[in-house]
Amino acid sequence: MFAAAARAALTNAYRNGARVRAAAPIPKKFVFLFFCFSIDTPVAHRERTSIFLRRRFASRFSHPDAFVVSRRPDAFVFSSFRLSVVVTPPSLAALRAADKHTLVLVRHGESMWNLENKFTGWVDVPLSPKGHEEVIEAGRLIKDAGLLPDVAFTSLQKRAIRTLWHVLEETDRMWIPVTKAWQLNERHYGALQGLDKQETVDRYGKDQVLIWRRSYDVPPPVVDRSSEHHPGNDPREGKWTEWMGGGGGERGYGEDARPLTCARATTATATYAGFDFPDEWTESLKTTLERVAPYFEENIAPVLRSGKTVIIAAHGNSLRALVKGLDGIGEDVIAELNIPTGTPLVYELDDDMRPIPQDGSFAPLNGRYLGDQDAIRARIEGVKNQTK
Ligand SMILES: O=C(O)[C@H](O)COP(=O)(O)O
Repeated sequence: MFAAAARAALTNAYRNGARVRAAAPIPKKFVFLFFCFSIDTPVAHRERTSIFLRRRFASRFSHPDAFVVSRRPDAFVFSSFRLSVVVTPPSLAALRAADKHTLVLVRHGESMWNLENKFTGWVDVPLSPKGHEEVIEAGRLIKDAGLLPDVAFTSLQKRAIRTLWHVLEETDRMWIPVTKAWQLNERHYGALQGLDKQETVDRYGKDQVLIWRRSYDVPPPVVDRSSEHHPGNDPREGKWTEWMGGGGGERGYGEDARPLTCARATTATATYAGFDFPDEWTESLKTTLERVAPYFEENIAPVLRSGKTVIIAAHGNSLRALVKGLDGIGEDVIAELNIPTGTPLVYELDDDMRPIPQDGSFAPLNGRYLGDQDAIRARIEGVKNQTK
């Protein structure tokens, strides 16, 4: 099996134009192993693989350091006591791209509260008529790009769920598995939820509102349990907990997808999605990332690594959190990043879930938006200007 994997890796590499130079003639099967080791193996596993190779082939190389690997910017170098091999693919990026995983992100279309310019957060508002149109178009763009999602994830919020439904309808993929998870919800906007964005600027000042909207770690004011906006006061979630016996399962969160900020509930009352939230609740982008990133890593990354094309229909800030992690965007830079409604954002990821840079992406993102690029820029400006 190992040899087969190595052979596949080498074939792949050759298909992408890799060249191999050896200081001494080497049996082909060792080349297979070199490739398997270097290219198909995520960085975290290389050391383990190296030990395995040393043990397995130590007798042939009769040297403890039979496989010393170093990586130059343009090549992989493998050495043993007898030989040295330099592998120089014309483009390492092309080689990485050979094993890429496709992730399609789409922020929900314009919602009724986007239209009315209100802070929304976890308030479950529907799409506006324009929002429906936007995401039908998003579905067409995804289809025209030849992207066929195999597995879908979305939040517990109808604007994202409806977005996903439209996209799956347009791509004729309504049958694929869909997981709904609160960890993909919009960032909870605390006591700002329901307030008019412009009136909030008039009352608190543009700078303060910008800090609440776009700073990395300053959360908006909290809500407590007396507020209708506290997650524990969302009645349908208590019912879910009763039906599911307090557990997760199909309805939307994996057994291991534990949030960092709240505990799984033991009773069916005053919970949201089966989780008991603290008495005071609000979220910054940082704390949003602290639930989005582990959810992605534990539940979505394995699906991508298995070769499936994944679509995530989510929200402005849960997606900002996700791309901050994927693209390694700094805290200051993320403050400038706005994600437009109803616009597919396509990532190609390597096995380590690092984005493979694509032509036409808008820095600091490595994913590329589908659609009319000028219209997308205008939409991004529109999000930014909600609090002028
Ligand atoms: O929750 C909201 O109000 C929006 O979906 C995102 O709002 P923002 O662009 O003001 O963060």
